[in-house]
Amino acid sequence: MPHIAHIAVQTPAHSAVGELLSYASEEVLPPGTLVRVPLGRRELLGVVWEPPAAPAPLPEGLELRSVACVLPGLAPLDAGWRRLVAFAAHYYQRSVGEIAVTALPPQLRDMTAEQLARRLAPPKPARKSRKSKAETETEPQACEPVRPQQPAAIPSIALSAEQASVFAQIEQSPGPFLLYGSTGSGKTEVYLRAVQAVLEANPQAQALVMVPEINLTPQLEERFTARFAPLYGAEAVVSMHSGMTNPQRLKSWLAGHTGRARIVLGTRMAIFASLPRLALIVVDEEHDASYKQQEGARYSARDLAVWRGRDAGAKVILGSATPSLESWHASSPTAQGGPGRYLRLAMPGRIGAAALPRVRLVDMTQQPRKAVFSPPLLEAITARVQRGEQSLVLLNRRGFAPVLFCADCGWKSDCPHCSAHQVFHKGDRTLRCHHCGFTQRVPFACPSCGNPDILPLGKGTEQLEEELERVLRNVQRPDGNPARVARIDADTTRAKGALQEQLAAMHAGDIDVLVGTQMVAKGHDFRRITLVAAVQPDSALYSSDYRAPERLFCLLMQAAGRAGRDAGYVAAQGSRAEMWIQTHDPANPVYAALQKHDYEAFAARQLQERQDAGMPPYAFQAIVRADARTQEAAQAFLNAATQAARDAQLPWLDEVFIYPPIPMAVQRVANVERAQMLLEATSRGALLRFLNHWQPWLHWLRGQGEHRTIVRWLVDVDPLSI
Ligand SMILES: Nc1ncnc2c1ncn2[C@@H]1O[C@H](COP(=O)(O)OP(=O)(O)OP(=O)(O)O)[C@@H](O)[C@H]1O
Ligand SMILES: [Zn+2]
Repeated sequence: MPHIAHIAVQTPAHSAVGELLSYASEEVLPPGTLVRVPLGRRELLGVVWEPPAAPAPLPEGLELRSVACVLPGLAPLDAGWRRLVAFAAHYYQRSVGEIAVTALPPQLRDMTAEQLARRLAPPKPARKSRKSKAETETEPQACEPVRPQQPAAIPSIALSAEQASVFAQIEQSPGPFLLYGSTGSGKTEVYLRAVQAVLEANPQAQALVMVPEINLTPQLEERFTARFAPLYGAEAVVSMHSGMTNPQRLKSWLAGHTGRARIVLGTRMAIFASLPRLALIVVDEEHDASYKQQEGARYSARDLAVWRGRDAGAKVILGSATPSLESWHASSPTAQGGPGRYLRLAMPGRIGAAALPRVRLVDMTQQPRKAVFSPPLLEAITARVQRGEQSLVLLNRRGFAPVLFCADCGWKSDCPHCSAHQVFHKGDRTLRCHHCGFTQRVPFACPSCGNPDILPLGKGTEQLEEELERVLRNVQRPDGNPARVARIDADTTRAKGALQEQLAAMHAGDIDVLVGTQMVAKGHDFRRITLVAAVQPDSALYSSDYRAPERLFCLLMQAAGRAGRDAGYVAAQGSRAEMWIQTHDPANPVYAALQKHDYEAFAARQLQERQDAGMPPYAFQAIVRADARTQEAAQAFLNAATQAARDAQLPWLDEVFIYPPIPMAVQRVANVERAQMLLEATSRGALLRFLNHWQPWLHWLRGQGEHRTIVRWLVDVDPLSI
């Protein structure tokens, strides 16, 4: 008599087969076991799950298919990991199988049992063969006993008074903590100490340290490896991010799962790492939007970190110089004067008493028209090049110009597939749509009227780089060499290793002026930058998104934080750190707060506005989006979904306000029309319960009549942009 196993597998998205599937198995399979199971004609990776509370009775005469095999050599995923996956599925309105399987390394999905067994086998005594590098890399020494390492002295530095006080509080309290520390206050050193403390306290403990972007992982990896490899071995520190090859990802994942890795460093995906001995989670730059996944399961790795920490009994440290308003609110005393949910720890000073840069606003209405760089800013940059100091010029728009334009007939370089312009990239003479990727050669003349004189409109990073090269071409560095301008954005960093090379050049002082997007504005510990300039930040002030001011303020404050980090250097140069902002709206309160480096006043005012308007974090939101061939069809689906909820009198509907559907800001992408509908509630629980009741109706509706033509629909809980 075979046993029944309930397996979480990734079924085709939205196929309504959302939950667990039942299979026959010869043996009892403990939950967490990794298996391969047949589904249709395919064989898929699955995870054995707890039996559902009320298993559906098997239809008469139906025979269960059997589990194809158990993946050998792997301990089952533990209950904590399964709880995390189940919570994320429930909260973000996805299936357990989807979250579980996508959280596992891709290679595990495609490997047969034999292949995995081979990977896990102890390495054969080295006989140099023609094995590919990738193959060798994937051979984790699973069966090798862990050799105790000789403890070596930890190269560590004396903590500043602020660091020491914060560290003591982290030791004493359970948390979660919001480490609110200025740019350059030495938050990383606090993370290192906190990690060290948990690893020393328990020889098996593991720590998870997350950063928002891949480009920040190498720097962090270097610091953690330097600190901990001498103590626990080079294997003890592993990385996890999407820039790694599949074999590398499998290797890191196995190291975490088996407990060999004591420290996992990664981007948002690392929140789902299997870490049976998790004792500490650090979320650096916790305000960063990259922690929110923007496709598939739209989870927030930061929010899941807080949940996972509580569930696993692990400490959680969220760190930022500009915390998200959610975290700031959560760490504020309650209206009754009680402590907030998070314990706020402040480090207002910079290491070495370095000064925060002086913020200078340039009123662009008083500057020559069409000037990209105002004359005083150019002068300031020039003087720095001549003194051998570095400058950072920030513009959050890549390409040469956001649009090409014909002054004769009004033609614009619109993307034929999207409601967006195609961006002019001068380097390879292309027009590229940043939404769908559609790329064309730049036309020699206006495609509409034949006018040979088509003009770029607006500025992108490519143009800034060109402009700076032009105006600085006769400016010399102290060593007599000409000024060197470089650019870092998604276009210059496509090639593998390119970004690391460019960052290394910056750190080595080979670059005088760096033009970049938000990629370089945060996290980096540049030592010789004394000037940061935001040349065109205003557009964010007029966005319809209520989070736009918060995002702009954070970005500028983080960018300012790249300047003047080394007090000794600034003093020796006889220089001063400056942040320049070119604006047409110098009276805007966002800039006034920035001039005072007053995050707290800014946050207080924003929170007051949010409270008055009933916005998050004082209310809870979700978005339901529908994509279809026409805007009418997309909106019809959303209207029908609301109607279905009303007709069925779904529980909790009374506590949720459903706004009418509207087209998305970028309405059409790749010939698909997009519409969305906002849901709001004053209780997180009510919103969630309503969504859980509603979801089956959305699945059902999609199979009905005209709605079959919908391209897709999705739910975004706690959306970051609306
Ligand atoms: N106790 C200390 N003594 C001397 N130097 C320190 C100390 N702590 C940190 N530093 C140095 O100070 C610099 C800034 O530290 P770190 O990069 O951790 O700042 P941060 O708080 O993460 O800033 P940001 O938010 O801008 O990323 C680093 O070069 C670091 O090595
Ligand atoms: Zn397009």
